[in-house]
Parts: sequence; structure tokens; C-alpha cells
Amino acid sequence: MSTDFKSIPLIDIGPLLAKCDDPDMGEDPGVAEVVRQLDRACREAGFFYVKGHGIPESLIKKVRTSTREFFKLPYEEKSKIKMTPVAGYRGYQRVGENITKGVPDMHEAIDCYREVRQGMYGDLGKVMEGCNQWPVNPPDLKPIMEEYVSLCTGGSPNEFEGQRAGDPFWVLRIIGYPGASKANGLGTPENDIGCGAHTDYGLLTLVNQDDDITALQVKNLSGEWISAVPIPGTFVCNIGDMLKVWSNGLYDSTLHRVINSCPRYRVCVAYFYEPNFDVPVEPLDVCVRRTGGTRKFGRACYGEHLVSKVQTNFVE
Ligand SMILES: NC(=[NH2+])NCCC[C@H](N)C(=O)O
Ligand SMILES: O=C(O)CCC(=O)C(=O)O
Ligand SMILES: [Fe+2]
Repeated sequence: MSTDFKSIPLIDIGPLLAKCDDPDMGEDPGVAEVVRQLDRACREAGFFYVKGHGIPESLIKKVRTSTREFFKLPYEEKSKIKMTPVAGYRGYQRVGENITKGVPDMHEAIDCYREVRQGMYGDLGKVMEGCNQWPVNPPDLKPIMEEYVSLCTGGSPNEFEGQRAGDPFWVLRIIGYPGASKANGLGTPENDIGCGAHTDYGLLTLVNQDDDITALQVKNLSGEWISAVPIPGTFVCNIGDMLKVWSNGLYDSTLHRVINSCPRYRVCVAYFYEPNFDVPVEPLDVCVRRTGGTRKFGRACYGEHLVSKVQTNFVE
């Protein structure tokens, strides 16, 4: 929300993808153009659509189809993988269980996180230790999501990623938003909030949303909510709190929320590409220079940030 943007830009990252393993990519004019567009979008909106990302459309659709099938199951079935602190906060939450800024959200979800083995990050990672809880039904949900996570995570280490996200953490939220009239019998407006205004926590979020329902909204500098209308074949991308710190605020982690005012059920699968769990995150010198020479943030740590969020997302 750094500017008064009225729409969210669409960027074809195809030329960047084509050169991602080429050591001379820095000299390629097509790559330079994509980078200019990304930099501008991150400064102006903190949100952009990407196409030309190389993830097969068939898989993207299967991710949503199996999600919809799972949420159609009766509560007794879904609650077999109920999220608990003992499971490292992984698993199913029913509508109203996720809390944003003290208000229950009108969505249900399965939260998945990269596996954290015992002692992997010492005391810092204790709370997140555990492996994902996958449902038995639909049986293909687990393999589909695992393939999806592996493609979204990718694996092209360069200088930035090597030190800071060469061993990236990731989060997958498999989310369902009941249709407007079903969320509550009374139609009270405060209950229509599928997910309250928040920023994402890490580096970059890839939103895979239903093609035919507009519900995600992004806040601009004047406080207007700009809809991220679905564009088939694209991801909606937005930057997270850690990238804001690394960029010294040159890029902002933009506030967004979800309101499903459509009578139909909406599904969304959000993949969060995150820094290394335990890396110190501080403004980069190059970004401090570009933002007037003053450091705006002290040292942060993604793992600490995640743990504090997770613990307040589910207080009863
Ligand atoms: N991991 C997420 N981005 N979760 C959705 C955001 C809502 C969450 N309850 C929060 O307060 O931030
Ligand atoms: O449902 C959406 O479109 C976005 C969800 C979201 O913002 C989140 O889970 O962090
Ligand atoms: Fe979000």
C-alpha cells in the first residue's frame, strides 16, 4: 500500500524463467524488463499477478478440485486431522477457529508447514515441530499438494536465496470460504469477513484462487479496497513482512482481506515462500541507500515472527 494504485499489475515472468539457470541472465534485456516490472509492482502495490510461471494449469486446477472435495466432507471426517499445538499447529480448523486481530474468520482451512524435526532449530522451532496431517479422503489430495509445494518451492539458488532463503521454509494454507448466506443465518455484516485484514509473514505468497469468484481485496494508500479479480492462468502474488524488512520498506507487505459475498463456496490455496527459518533479517545496504540512508527496521527473524503469529491465530 505504498501508493494509490487502482489496479494490480500483470507480469509475464516467462523471459525470466527462460534464463533462470543462465549465469549471464543479468545481461539479458528480457530479464531486465521483467525485473523492472517486478520492482515497480513491489514498490507501488506490493501485489501483482504472474503468468508464464511454468506451473502446469492442470495441476493448479487439481489443487482446487481436491480442496473442494475435502471441504464437502462432513465435519466428523474433516476433524480427524484437527489442528492441535501438539501437531505443530498443522491440520484442519473449522469455520471461526482462525482469528485475525481478535476476530474469528469465516473460513475453514488445512494448515501445512515444512516438516520441522525435533531439535532442528533449537528452542526457536519447538512450537513448529511436527509433520503434516493429510486426510485419507480425497486420497489424491496429499500427492497433489506435495507435488504442488515442490514446484512452487523450486530450486534455483542464487546469491540472495543462498544466504537468506537457500533452505526456505514454506507454508501451505488450503482454504474454504462458505458462500455469503451460509456463513451465518442473520446476514450480519461483521460475519461476512472470510479473512480479516492482515499482512503475510515471509517473502512471497502465491494465491491460487477460484476463477469465478472475486473475494480477495487489497488496500491502497488512501484506504480503498482494490479487488484482486481472478485472472485464469495467473497467480496473485504479494510480498510478506520479511521482504519489507530486507528492502527497508522500499517494498511494503500490503494489507489484504477476503470477503466472499457470492452465494457459492470459494476455495483458495495459498503457498507461502519464506526465508530460512532461523536467518537474521535486517535491511540490506543497497535498500537502505535506495530509501534515503536511514535504517527503518531492526533485526527480525522469520521463525520467531511465525511462532508469535501462529500462537495468536488460534487462541480460544
Ligand atoms: N498465514 C496466513 N497468512 N494466515 C492468514 C492470515 C490470518 C491470520 N489469522 C493473521 O492474523 O495473520
Ligand atoms: O483467500 C485468499 O484469496 C487469500 C488468503 C490469504 O490472504 C491468506 O491466507 O493469507
Ligand atoms: Fe494473506
